[in-house]
Amino acid sequence: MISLGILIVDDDANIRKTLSYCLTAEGHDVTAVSNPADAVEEARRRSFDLAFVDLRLGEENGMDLIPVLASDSPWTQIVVITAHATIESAVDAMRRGAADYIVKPFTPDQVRFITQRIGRIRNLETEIAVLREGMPPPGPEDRLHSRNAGMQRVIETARKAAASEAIILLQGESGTGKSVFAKAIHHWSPRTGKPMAVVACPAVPADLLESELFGHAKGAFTGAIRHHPGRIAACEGGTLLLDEIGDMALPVQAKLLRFIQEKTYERLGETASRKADVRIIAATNVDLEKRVAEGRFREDLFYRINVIPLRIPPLRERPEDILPLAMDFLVHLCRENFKSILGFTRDAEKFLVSHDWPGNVRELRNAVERAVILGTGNRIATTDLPGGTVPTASAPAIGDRVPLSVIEELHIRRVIANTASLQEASEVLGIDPATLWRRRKVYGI
Ligand SMILES: Nc1ncnc2c1ncn2[C@@H]1O[C@H](COP(=O)(O)OP(=O)(O)OP(=O)(O)O)[C@@H](O)[C@H]1O
Repeated sequence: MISLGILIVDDDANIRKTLSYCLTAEGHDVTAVSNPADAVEEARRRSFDLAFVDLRLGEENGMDLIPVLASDSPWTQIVVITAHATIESAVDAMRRGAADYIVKPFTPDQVRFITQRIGRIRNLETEIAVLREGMPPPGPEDRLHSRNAGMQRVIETARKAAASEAIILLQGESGTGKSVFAKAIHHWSPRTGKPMAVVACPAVPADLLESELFGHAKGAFTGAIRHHPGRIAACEGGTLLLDEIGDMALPVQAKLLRFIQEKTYERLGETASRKADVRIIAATNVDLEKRVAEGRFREDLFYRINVIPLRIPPLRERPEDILPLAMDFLVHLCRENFKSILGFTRDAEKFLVSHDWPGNVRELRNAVERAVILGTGNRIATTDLPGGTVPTASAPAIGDRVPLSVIEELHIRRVIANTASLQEASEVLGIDPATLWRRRKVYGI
């Protein structure tokens, strides 16, 4: 059972005391208040998984608090406490966003039952959030291992650092596995089971990054038609990966620095400070010190995030990993594509090991995937691999029996090759630069 952050809102001191006692004994982190104003204040300060709200709060009505809490932190599950077990009040509470209700007087068992049920819902929500983050389903990367001594040291340091709260700075060329490391660190850390979010700075248009991270109030800017809690609040208790942090705009860097130093921030369009308990992992494939020298990255922020730097070696520096990785991918991708391919020919193996892999593990994975989809023999041959003397005639054409992704990748590659800049390529393709960035990442371009 995971520990939940629970808010109790009840004007009866006895109920606050017994509920707090019962929930704390179960290992939950409990805050109890007696009125709606304090409840809103506490909910602003940190985010809760669950709130028990009494419907009768002296002169005030707990019912009015439900939409306020629900719009402020949409993931907070609200359970109403009522002494008047009328169906109407329960239905009304549910309509306003409550997840359940409990009737006074209640027993510790009833409280435990409801809390466990909510805990299971939060667990499922966390899993869905992780899937939505584009975290790949279990695959070869879940067994992070290496035959290379340098890489083994990096894995070992990452394991040790995972247990601490320290910020980790993952450095390495594109496709070396920085996101894979971040995910592993989250799982090795005590925060596993709590949400993990990934914000890729270049994937969010520059003017929206601040609100994406810190959230905004309704009406904070044109188009802000409802409250947005922000990714920091959404991964309360968990881990946030800031991918390509070197691309973060300077004003957002200033806000991030303050959040790292004080654990507080404000949503756009609000003055009230909020608190969040989130571990930051930063990743970059550019030289941040160079960006500092160029005035594009704050020096103070650089020192703040450079606590435990981990440099992930490119694939060409660990050639002993190429064939085991290729074989892992082959097994996994054959299963996914209902193919049965035994392995690689001798020549294909030689080709794989001698290739430079500028796109690193991502490029290797994509090469194997393509060969699995397009290959016809029972072993992958050099000619099945991109760059491995592929006869032009075998390049897929529109209308061929190939997945859409193969055509999309080829088209994006060719447009990039035929244009002077990525900006021009995105104009030709009719997609914004942030989308092009994401597609390039998927295809290892
Ligand atoms: N050690 C590994 N084992 C298996 N798969 C891996 C490993 N490292 C990377 N991969 C795979 O390679 C691809 C790229 O990995 P990842 O996205 O983590 O790289 P990255 O360094 O974060 O790239 P970028 O700098 O472009 O964000 C993914 O498909 C991932 O699953």
